[in-house]
Amino acid sequence: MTDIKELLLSRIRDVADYPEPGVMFKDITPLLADPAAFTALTDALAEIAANTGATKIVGLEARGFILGAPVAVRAGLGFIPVRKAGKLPGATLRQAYDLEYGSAEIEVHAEDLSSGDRVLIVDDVLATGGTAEAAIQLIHRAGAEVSGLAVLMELGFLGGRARLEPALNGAPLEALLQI
Ligand SMILES: O=P(O)(O)OC[C@H]1O[C@H](OP(=O)(O)OP(=O)(O)O)[C@H](O)[C@@H]1O
Ligand SMILES: Nc1ncnc2[nH]cnc12
Repeated sequence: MTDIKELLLSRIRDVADYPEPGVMFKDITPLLADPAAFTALTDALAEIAANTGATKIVGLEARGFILGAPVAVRAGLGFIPVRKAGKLPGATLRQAYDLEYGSAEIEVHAEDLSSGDRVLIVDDVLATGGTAEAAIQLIHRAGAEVSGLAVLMELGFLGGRARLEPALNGAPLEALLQI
């Protein structure tokens, strides 16, 4: 494992049975509190944005905001928030989905994305892939293209990568860490 991957992995805390029994929660707050690790993560994700030819960064509420916003600044791209339903004031597109521990709906401002945009989706964790799949659907419904999906870590045993294959349609799924 590279030095950067070891650094990132060492700053992720496992919390058993959160938010419900049977879930091993991957807590990134120690990583966020370490400027060297947070900077290394931001740089690695911004490099993926450049490599995939992204023109915009979409971050998924809430942890995808924390990671995606500095990536957008570093990459010199606009940041578009995909929020849990009911939080955006303008006209939105809305998509329902299931995740590892429950179900929810997400929204994006319809005017924030259009044809010609190539969007890199940024999040902390890929688990079942439900959240990312819904985000991809929103981006497509807005007429934009997905340049890729970049996550800090992929929980491989939950099968998110296979689930996302059809929706990504050849766009790369980059996970800095495989768990
Ligand atoms: O692949 P999935 O099974 O969909 O799970 C992954 C999603 O779950 C977490 O978000 P959560 O909805 O817990 O929101 P939060 O960032 O506000 O805590 C995580 O940040 C991902 O967005
Ligand atoms: N096990 C997990 N840890 C942190 N975030 C998650 N999102 C979905 N599953 C998760």
